[in-house]
Amino acid sequence: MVLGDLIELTVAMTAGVKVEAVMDQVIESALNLTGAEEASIFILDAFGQTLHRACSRHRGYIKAMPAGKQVTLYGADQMPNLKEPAAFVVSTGTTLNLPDIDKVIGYDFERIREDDKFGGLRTRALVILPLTIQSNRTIGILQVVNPGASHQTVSAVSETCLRQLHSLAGLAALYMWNARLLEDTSRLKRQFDRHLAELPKQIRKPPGRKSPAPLRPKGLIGESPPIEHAIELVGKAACSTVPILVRGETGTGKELMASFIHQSSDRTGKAFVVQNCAALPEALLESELFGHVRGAFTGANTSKLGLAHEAHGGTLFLDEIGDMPLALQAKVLRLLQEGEVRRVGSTKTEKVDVRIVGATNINLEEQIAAGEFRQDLYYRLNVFPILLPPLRERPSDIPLLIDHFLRSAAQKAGHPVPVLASEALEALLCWGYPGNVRELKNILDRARLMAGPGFPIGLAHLPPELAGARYEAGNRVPVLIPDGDLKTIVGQYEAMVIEAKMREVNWNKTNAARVLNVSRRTIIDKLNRYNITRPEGFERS
Ligand SMILES: Nc1ncnc2c1ncn2[C@@H]1O[C@H](COP(=O)(O)OP(=O)(O)OP(=O)(O)O)[C@@H](O)[C@H]1O
Repeated sequence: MVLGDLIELTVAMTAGVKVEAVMDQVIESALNLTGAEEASIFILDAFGQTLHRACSRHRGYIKAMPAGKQVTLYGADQMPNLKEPAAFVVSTGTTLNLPDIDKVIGYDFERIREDDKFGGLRTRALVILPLTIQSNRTIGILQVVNPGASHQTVSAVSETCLRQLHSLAGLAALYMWNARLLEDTSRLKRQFDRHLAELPKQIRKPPGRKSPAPLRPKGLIGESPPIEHAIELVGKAACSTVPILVRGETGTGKELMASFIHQSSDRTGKAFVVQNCAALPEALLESELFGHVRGAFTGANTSKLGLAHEAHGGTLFLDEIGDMPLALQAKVLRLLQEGEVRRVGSTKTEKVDVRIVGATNINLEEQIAAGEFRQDLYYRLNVFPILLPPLRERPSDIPLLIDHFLRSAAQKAGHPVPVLASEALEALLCWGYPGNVRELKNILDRARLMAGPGFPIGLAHLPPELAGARYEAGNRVPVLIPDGDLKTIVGQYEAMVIEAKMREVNWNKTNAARVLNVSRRTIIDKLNRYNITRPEGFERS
């Protein structure tokens, strides 16, 4: 690693606590080091089941991957999927350094080829390193595609370069883990502060001290760099009349962001009108948006104003604008350019003053290529795009969102705010969230119900795909065989089995003894010997 990179990396890792900044810098350094075409970091979920891509750079640009792109480590037969190269690296803890994947037999490169289609490159050489902490624990992988491409000499990386990549991966794992621990600590502090605030008045902080100002308007939670950036962009554009296009996967908060744009603008006292463009058939959508005159169609007994009229002076939010029928797109373009609408069945145009905010979760550029979205409308709308990245690419927001959702739901229901066990938090932090913030909210709503009002939320209250593999099928054979003598290895395995069973039986020692067919005394001895303790949030039994 060149010194400059090392310094940059250390600065990012120590100054910027945010895990996104660390991942970004690691990828930058990996690209500089190898001259590769693409580098990515994949994070392993808490139970070692799937890897999801958390950060990717393609020829120096940030690469957005489609939702749900993840690598499953186990096949349908529950055996490690050793043919998938990333799964192989995680399962064995070894590094792959393949000079030409077309000539390699024994691996299945289907996922890599799929990614190629999306990224417009062809993978030849591939290097995958495990991101390992505490000597044995793999938390993800660093994947480098086509090293040497920037010097037109794609090949495997040299021994020296591989050693440097190893150092980089080691540092990356350590700092990513530290960033996560720091976030966990901040969450615990917030949890503690909240409990403190709920104590009787006389032992609260002395009067006269100012309470901190709310960080975000109207429930928009997030302090990760991409969210800060989006909020900064809103600040710049809110008070102008330029249309804004909010882009992001489903559930990333586009509607919330649109409402924030409206609140931050000088139109905030006027209407914020929302229409989902995918929700209605063309004719109905046209009359909804632009209104109609009496007799325009069967059943139009009176004339009616459209949402564009209703939003006069305010903001019209066109959700899922990428799904709007082509013919209507021309009318939206006229509204954007001339501020004019024409009701269905009328020959007269009317002037309205609306600020348009559009949102889409589909690739408009592809829609244009397919002839399904007007290029002129795209150019007009895309003057000021705001991108909301998927939640898996801004993991530092997860603890804040968890706190927010748990607190607001508890307040609404008049229950105490539930405590979240560290293990449950870890599982939540490592999940890939194809449904983004909406999915996180739903998971927490379900967990609250499962745990009962105000009761601690543990791993058992999360959906099976996050925690259940461990619950449903018991623990797996350790995927990584640690170094050491047989007694030590078997001891480690025994500790893992005991811990897994204790979780399954909700830390009830008598039940664990029954399931494992040993005495309760044996369970107690082993718990002590292996120093296994009940995580925070579980009732003692
Ligand atoms: N940053 C955030 N802070 C708090 N809540 C959020 C945030 N982002 C999203 N949510 C919540 O997640 C849910 C989905 O958000 P929203 O409807 O704004 O997403 P969207 O991107 O418009 O989704 P879709 O594309 O499916 O319409 C809502 O309940 C919203 O309140």
